[in-house]
Amino acid sequence: MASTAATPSSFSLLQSSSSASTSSTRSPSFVRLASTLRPPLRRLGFAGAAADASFSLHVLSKINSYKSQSTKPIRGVASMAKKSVGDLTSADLKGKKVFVRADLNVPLDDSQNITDDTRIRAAIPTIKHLINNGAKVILSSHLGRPKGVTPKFSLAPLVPRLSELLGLQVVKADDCIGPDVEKLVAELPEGGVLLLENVRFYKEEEKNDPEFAKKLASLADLYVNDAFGTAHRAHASTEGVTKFLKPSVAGFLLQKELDYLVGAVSNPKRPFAAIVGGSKVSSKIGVIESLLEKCDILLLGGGMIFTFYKAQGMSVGSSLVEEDKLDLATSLLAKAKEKGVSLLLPTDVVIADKFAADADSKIVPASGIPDGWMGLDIGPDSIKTFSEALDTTQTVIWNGPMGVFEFEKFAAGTEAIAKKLEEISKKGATTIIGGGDSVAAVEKVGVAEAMSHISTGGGASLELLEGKQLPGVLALNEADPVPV
Ligand SMILES: Nc1ncnc2c1ncn2[C@@H]1O[C@H](COP(=O)(O)OP(=O)(O)O)[C@@H](O)[C@H]1O
Ligand SMILES: O=C(OP(=O)(O)O)[C@H](O)COP(=O)(O)O
Repeated sequence: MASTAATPSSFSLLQSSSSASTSSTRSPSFVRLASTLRPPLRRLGFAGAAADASFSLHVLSKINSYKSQSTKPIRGVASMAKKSVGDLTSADLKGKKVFVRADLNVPLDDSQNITDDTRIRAAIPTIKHLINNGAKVILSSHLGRPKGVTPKFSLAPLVPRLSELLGLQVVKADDCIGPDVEKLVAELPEGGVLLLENVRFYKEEEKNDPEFAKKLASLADLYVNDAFGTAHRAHASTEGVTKFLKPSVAGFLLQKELDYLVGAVSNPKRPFAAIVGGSKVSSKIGVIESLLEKCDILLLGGGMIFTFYKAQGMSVGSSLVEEDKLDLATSLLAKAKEKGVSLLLPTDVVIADKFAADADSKIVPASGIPDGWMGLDIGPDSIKTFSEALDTTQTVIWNGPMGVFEFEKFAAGTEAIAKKLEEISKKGATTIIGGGDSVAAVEKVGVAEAMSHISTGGGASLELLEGKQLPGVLALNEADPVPV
């Protein structure tokens, strides 16, 4: 689980452009996690293709325990430093009501059992710090994307696990504002924890309604944001409340995510390699452009490579191609050259005669994909080249699988990269997994423990890697100046 081993009193933040995203209309996270196993079918629209259900269950159980690793903060890249919960001592906290926004948006199965408690475990260090210092903790989170009050999105199923991890009985409120909640807050002892009901049961949450934010804030004396996975949302409980609660500080998880995803990437030990894969180049343009400014080596894999091949005049059969991104691919290749970044595209690929787990497959040079065949993984020569390139690196960030790793026949490239990262991590390289399907991939291979950092936020980590600012972080108070 996430460790509090080293939790500096304040942390550094280096971000460039400002672009706060708001809530989208994607399906709830727990639905999405299950559907993570079939995205190619969904995203590519291969009608009639069916993922193997037993395999899906297998991967789901593997996803169950992806972990944040112990904290190894990277410091010294300050353009803005936020106040941390670690700055608050018992003098600040004893008897105080603290509103803690966590991201407890965990996947639940049909029987409301938690299938991955990572986000709950990751929230524990901050809560423990507060209770150990005599605070009264008012814990808030969203779960999924409910439209109004929806029992299946209640936070009630989380109470037993939270209580177990904290070693105390967490009290659960049936609402997140109002007189009944105020009564429970008044009864809360020092060191007690009250879990508010799903804050998204109110539409005002995602609208960042100031009156709603004020009602939430009125419950407490000060505010801690530890919800990294939701820090890219400017919502009432992540941003609005900070206008009414002072100080508003960062929790340990938020701090650790920023230390890695901003600190390590902005000020990397070199050589610094980025591995970007996944289905489409369009979803990773911002990440690739941003990483090209920073990295020494860029390895590209996944479905996006065929757009690059086609842009270079190669035939790609029926592989995934984004016709409207051919010029962009060409300009990214030119940009890499201009920046002196060593951009490696796979030289061979595993092709399939259909998009299915039981497709016929063969290995061909990247320039030799026949009509009617599609590339679904990188080939053995590419694995060798990529592995050799990674051998020398000191920092690696990975976002997106190398192939359709959900199908065993096309998982070799992704698995080989995961194992290589395990190997170099053990030798001292910093290895960062930037959320999303890459997390499921390192879990599937069983190498999660070896990684330096595995992000708990998919969308939030992508936005950070793109160089965007996160509203939930921006809103926090700045750290006290360091005495000289
Ligand atoms: N060659 C390929 N053709 C089609 N889909 C691919 C290919 N390689 C990888 N994918 C798919 O890309 C998906 C992940 O894409 P994406 O969401 O961009 O990554 P992440 O979630 O890591 O950010 C996976 O489900 C994987 O099956
Ligand atoms: O699961 C989450 O995001 P993620 O799926 O991008 O990691 C967060 O809890 C944010 O949820 P949201 O995307 O419904 O705002």
